[in-house]
Amino acid sequence: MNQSKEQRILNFVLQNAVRGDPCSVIDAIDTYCSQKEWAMNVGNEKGLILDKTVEEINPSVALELGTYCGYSAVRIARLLKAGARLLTVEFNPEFAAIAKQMIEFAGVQDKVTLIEGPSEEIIPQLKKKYEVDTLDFVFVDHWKDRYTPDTILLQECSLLRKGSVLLADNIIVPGAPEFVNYIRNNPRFQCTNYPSHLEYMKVQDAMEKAVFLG
Ligand SMILES: Nc1ncnc2c1ncn2CCCCCNC(=O)c1cc(-c2ccc(F)cc2)cc(O)c1O
Ligand SMILES: [Mg+2]
Repeated sequence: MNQSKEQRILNFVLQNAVRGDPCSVIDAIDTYCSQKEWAMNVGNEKGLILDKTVEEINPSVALELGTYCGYSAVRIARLLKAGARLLTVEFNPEFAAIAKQMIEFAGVQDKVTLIEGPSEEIIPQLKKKYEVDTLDFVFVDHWKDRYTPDTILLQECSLLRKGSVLLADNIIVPGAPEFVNYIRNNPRFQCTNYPSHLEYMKVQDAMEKAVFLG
């Protein structure tokens, strides 16, 4: 049975990156996806915006919606302090299987909990099943029409506290217009837009940061 693109990305990492070195894993994925096959990793340009946001917050508990191959999970986890943790949620079992191997190869598995399932099912379980009190940081990068309902769900589940930061990918491409309208007109969020480019392309994209005001 011929391999998936995600399997080819993982194989390239296993053959070209250094086990236990998250930066080499990130670089290998970016090399493969810019030279061989495009894939929907956040990429290095938007990845630097992600890095700066994570470093600024220095989260103890972070959530990622939409793991894909694990590129941004490795990116985030490599910056977490001792004892801090990332919970990452992936709907697609094939993607989750690739991401698990990617996270382990990068050596960040002790900081990352990969949860397989739809976000709308997992978010209500975070407090009781995953022992989360509140989230310091959320990277939103899953189905674009889930950005708004899941932001509402996070609030309904009391998972956000004053100062919790959401960072959403793909504000322009594929786009999340309903989310942009919701979050920028919601007095409980302070928003900042970060213009950038679609991963591995010269196409305009952007990220949106939204600080929950409590
Ligand atoms: N836990 C959960 N709950 C619900 N859905 C869940 C989920 N976990 C995963 N998914 C399912 C989402 C899977 C992918 C989401 N990301 C995207 O769809 C995405 C698409 C592009 C793109 C841009 C231009 C193009 F021409 C084509 C594609 C770029 C990106 O950076 C993207 O993040
Ligand atoms: Mg994305």
